[in-house]
Amino acid sequence: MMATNGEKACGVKDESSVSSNGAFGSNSPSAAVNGAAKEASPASKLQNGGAEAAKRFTFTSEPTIEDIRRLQAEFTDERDWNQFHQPRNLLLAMVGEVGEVSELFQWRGEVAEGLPDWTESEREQLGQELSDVLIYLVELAEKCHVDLPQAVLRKMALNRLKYPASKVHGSAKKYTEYKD
Ligand SMILES: Nc1ccn([C@H]2C[C@H](O)[C@@H](COP(=O)(O)OP(=O)(O)OP(=O)(O)O)O2)c(=O)n1
Repeated sequence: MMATNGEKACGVKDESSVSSNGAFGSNSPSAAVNGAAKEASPASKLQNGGAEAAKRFTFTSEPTIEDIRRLQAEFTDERDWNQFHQPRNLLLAMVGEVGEVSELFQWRGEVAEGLPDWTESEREQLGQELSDVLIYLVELAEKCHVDLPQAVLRKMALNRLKYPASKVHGSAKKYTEYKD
């Protein structure tokens, strides 16, 4: 199944939410807000980016990041490749794969959300290259002993503090550009 084909793999469904303290849960009140199953209040529209969130593309829930870490660890162990998978090598491999993602976009000009003008083969290729990036990212985090799921929650909480929605809504300015 195509990784980028949201219609088959991933229907529209409620999005899980992460609160500002980093808590995560799909059954919290804000999950329903983000999933936009009901009409959103003005405040929640501010949170979820507006009405477009109602038909936002979503992922399937598995594999988790830990699943990906474990599967890649098995792949690496089975090949006796840990001897090559030191942090620096994994970083370079990941950056190489980011370059391969970039190649798919280069010279196309602006690309619309959902890649409407891309062929199925190009979408499949993109799914593969993005997966390569993710696989190396997850293994890099593992080999650096960074608990990536928790680190990403903490970072998103920091982002929320740095960019309060009420202050930056509709603006792409860097936080350093705000005066107060
Ligand atoms: N030493 C290696 C080599 C490969 N892989 C895994 C992780 C990546 O998901 C994928 C990368 O494989 P390639 O280096 O063959 O790169 P591509 O799949 O991108 O092939 P190509 O460079 O031909 O596009 O395989 C790995 O874990 N460790």
